Amino acid sequence: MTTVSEGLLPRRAPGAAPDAPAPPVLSLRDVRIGDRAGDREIVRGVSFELAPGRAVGIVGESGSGKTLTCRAALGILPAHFEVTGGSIEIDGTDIATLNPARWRALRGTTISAVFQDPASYLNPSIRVGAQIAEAVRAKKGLRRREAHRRAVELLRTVRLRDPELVHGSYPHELSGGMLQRVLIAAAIAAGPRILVADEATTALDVTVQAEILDMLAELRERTGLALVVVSHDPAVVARLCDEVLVLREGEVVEQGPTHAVLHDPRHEYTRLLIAEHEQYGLDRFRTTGEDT
Ligand SMILES: Nc1ncnc2c1ncn2[C@@H]1O[C@H](COP(=O)(O)OP(=O)(O)OP(=O)(O)O)[C@@H](O)[C@H]1O
Repeated sequence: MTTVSEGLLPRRAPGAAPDAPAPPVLSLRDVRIGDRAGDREIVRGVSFELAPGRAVGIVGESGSGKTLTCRAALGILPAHFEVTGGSIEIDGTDIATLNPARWRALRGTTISAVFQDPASYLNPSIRVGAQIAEAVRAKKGLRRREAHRRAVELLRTVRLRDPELVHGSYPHELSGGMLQRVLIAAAIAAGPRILVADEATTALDVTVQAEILDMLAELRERTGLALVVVSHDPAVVARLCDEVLVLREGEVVEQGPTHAVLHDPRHEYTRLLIAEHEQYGLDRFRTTGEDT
C-alpha cells in the first residue's frame, strides 16, 4: 500500500550524492508567449527554477501574464497562443519534445494544477468522492474498493473534517472552501511533484484562505511537493513562497527571495502592488516569512 505522503516523496536522481542539491523539477528559461491572432508578445522572458519542496510565487495585476505562464508549463495554452521563445523543462525533459500521449502520462503524476472556481471543475451530478476515486483509478489503476479508500485518505490529507461524509456529498452540498480542498485532493491524487495553484484561494474568505494556504505549506514540507503559486495578492505568496516574481505586462520587473522583495521592494510597481494590498493585512502574512 502506498500512502499519499509516500506517493509524493521527492525522488533523488540515481547516483546522486545524498547531500547533493535536488535538481529542479521545473525550470523556465526566458519563456516568451505570443498571441498569433493579435500578432503580439504577451509574456516576455520569464525564468525560474523550482526544486522539490520549494515554492515560487508569481504576482502581478490582472492581465500581466501569470496564468498564461502557468498554462505554458502545463502544456494547455489556449488556442492561438504559443511559446515563441525560451524553454520549459519538467523533471529534466524539454516539454517541446512531448507528444500528447507523454503529456497525458505526465499530467497528474508529475505536474498538476488547481485554479479558481472549483465548482466549474467538478461534475454537479456525481458525488465528489467518486470523482476523486475516478482520478485515482485512471492514473493509478486501482480497483474500485482501493480507489474509494484512497479518495477518503486524500480528503483527510487536505484536512476535511469527516472525509467519509464529504466523500458521499454532491458538489452543491459543500462550501467554496470545501470544494477547493476537494479539488486539491484530486490534483494530488496521483502524487505529482509539482502543483500549480493559480488564484486557488482568491474567491475564499480570509480565514478559509489562510487555512488552505497552511495546508499547502504543510503538504509541501511533509511530502516535498513543489509549488507554483499565482496570485494578484502578494500576501498569499508571502505566506507560502521562497521566491517571488513580479510580472507587469508580461515582463518580470523584480524577482528574488520573497522576504527581500516584499520587505524591500526595488521597483515602483512592486511597491504599488504591496501598498494596494497592505490594507487587507499583508503585514500579517509578511511576518510569517520572518519567522521561518
Ligand atoms: N483565452 C484567451 N483568449 C484571449 N486572450 C487571452 C486569453 N487568455 C489570456 N488572454 C490575454 O493574455 C493576457 C495575459 O492573460 P493572463 O490570463 O495570463 O493574465 P493574468 O495575469 O493571469 O491575469 P488574471 O489575474 O486576470 O487571470 C491578457 O491580456 C489576456 O487578456
